[in-house]
Amino acid sequence: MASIPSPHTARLNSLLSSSSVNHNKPSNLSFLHASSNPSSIKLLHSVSPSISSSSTTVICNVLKTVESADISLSRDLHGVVSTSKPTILVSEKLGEAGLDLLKSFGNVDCSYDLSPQDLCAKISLCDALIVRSGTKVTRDVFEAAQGRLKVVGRAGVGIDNVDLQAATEFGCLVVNAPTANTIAAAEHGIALLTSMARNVAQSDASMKAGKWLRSKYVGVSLVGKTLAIMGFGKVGSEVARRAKGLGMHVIAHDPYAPADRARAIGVDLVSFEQAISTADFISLHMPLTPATNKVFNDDTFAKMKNGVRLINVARGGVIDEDALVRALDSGIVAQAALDVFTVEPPPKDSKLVQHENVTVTPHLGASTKEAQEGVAIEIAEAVVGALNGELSATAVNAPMVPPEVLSELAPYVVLAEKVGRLAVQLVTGGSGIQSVKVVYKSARDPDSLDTRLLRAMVTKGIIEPISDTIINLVNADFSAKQKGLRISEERIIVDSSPEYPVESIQVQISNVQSRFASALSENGNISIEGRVKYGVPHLTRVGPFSVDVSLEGNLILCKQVDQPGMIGKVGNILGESNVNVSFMSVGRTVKGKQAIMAIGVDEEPDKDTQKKIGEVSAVEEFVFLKL
Ligand SMILES: NC(=O)C1=CN([C@@H]2O[C@H](COP(=O)(O)OP(=O)(O)OC[C@H]3O[C@@H](n4cnc5c(N)ncnc54)[C@H](O)[C@@H]3O)[C@@H](O)[C@H]2O)C=CC1
Ligand SMILES: O=C(O)C(=O)COP(=O)(O)O
Repeated sequence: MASIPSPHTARLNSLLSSSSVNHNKPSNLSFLHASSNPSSIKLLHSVSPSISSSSTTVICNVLKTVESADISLSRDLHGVVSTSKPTILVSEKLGEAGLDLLKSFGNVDCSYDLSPQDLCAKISLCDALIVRSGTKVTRDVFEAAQGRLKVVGRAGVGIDNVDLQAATEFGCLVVNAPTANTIAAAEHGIALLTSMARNVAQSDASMKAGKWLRSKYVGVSLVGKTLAIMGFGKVGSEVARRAKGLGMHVIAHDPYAPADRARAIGVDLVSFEQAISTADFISLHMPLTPATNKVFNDDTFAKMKNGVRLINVARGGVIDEDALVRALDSGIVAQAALDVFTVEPPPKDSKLVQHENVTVTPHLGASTKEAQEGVAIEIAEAVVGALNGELSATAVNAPMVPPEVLSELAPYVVLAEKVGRLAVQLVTGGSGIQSVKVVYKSARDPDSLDTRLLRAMVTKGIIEPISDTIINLVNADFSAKQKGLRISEERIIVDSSPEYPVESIQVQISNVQSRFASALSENGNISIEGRVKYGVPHLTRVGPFSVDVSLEGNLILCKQVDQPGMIGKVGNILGESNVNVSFMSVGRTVKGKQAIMAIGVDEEPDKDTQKKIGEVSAVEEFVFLKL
């Protein structure tokens, strides 16, 4: 087997084999730059040896013309080839470096402070939307997008302002920028902790009001005090490190945090009850989810030490704000320092904001120059990557696949989709499929092969021909469930080279009738198997018959009595109808008995031609399949 192609060559390959063109979909300039030079021509040959040099030159000339006309081609997340620049709506302020990157790729519309109605009105003209915490991306927005919106980029961490379920149902990828503002948020947490302990905000305000109140603003010391970090993730860990430097005793509660990370920082992981009942200071760093919504409420405040101090740079919604006002009034909570609120901005007369023991900032955790530049670049790269059809390492509602794994799996991803697409076309009527099994043969240890991506692509291949929705990695599982389709997986460990992730992918569809009976294996399931050879997906088995044809163009499968001259007979009929044959392969179980002939054709033969093939005396059945 030849070496596995790079993501560029794989994309090129899939672009060349794609037949769909959409004029309103995103572009891929970098792809064009990579593909219209001599080394790419070589690359093209190495991936698709069947492409002649003249075709390659033509392709590259077309690409150059397209490039000079500032039109571009790409295959997006939906697998659609595009010819125009994508439109990216940026609905909140984003760092310049990120905007520059976006502008070099697409048309960027910076429209800040849109009302929900205006956002819905604009969104159907946009391929991507970039938001911060101030834009609510609701189901209405996805509905209004009418299928055009492919990616929502959250320029920050928290994605509680995006309706993820709706995004998934509409096949829209959501990506975030999870790392660039970690330090900023942690530093803001520490700023709130220290300024609260020393009444910095209150005493500043009183001095500006002409007062000099030294005894009123006596603070509390931090050294030796216990700080409970609730949510020991990226921000929580950085707050812990800094608090250790201030001489605090740090404990943390996080049901999912690894103990070794805590140990390395010198932090004790404890239960929720233990954390809140022993801490002098409690700092919140968990995401807002249904499980954390109002987790700090009357009951939990009652369990805290009298005079506890609370810091929140996570999300306002994790606190029941009315209960916090009560806890502040009763003295259970001595002070609170809050950067985030259930409703932002909070009402002007909010009792919480106005409380004299509360210090507030207007959601400034991520607002440093450094963090905003970092976040902007992080999200711009993720959105551009997604519009280019790449899988994102920061996907929130799709499998996250590290780039090196993706590059290795690229040709198998194409294979998975094609095998699924072929198998479903063999089902009589197409619908009514309930149970599909995907069998991977691999020499790899099961733990070192992540098949989520392959399963999603098989699902895409199966569902798309029998549905009117575009299926992608985001909505594949959801759409399968909606159609009552159960997709199971089986791994067979084979004794071959573990250098390649997968030896073969087989799709079995059970309890259905086939319009090509020869595709049924002994157990009565439709069974189609493929392999990657020289970087190109090949069909290698149909039911019990071995074949060997590359999965490009369209395919005719013929079952015939194994006898000489069959290739010539069928080939002649196709030739007379001007149907170009790209390859042929015959597979049989026993010599002289039935055989299967697989014929690759560029065009779909018309009805008359198909009838003539059916009338060849030795042909028992045949089927035309679109790849
Ligand atoms: N104020 C601001 O401007 C900023 C706010 N944030 C907020 O901070 C949160 C944390 O950010 P990161 O640390 O980057 O995220 P992260 O994902 O690295 O950490 C979150 C941690 O919370 C833990 N967690 C989940 N459920 C929990 C529960 N019920 N109890 C305790 N822990 C739980 C998770 O296991 C994870 O370790 C974000 O979700 C976001 O809402 C983040 C950045 C800036
Ligand atoms: O990253 C986060 O979760 C934040 O809360 C930062 O929000 P922002 O982007 O500043 O609106």
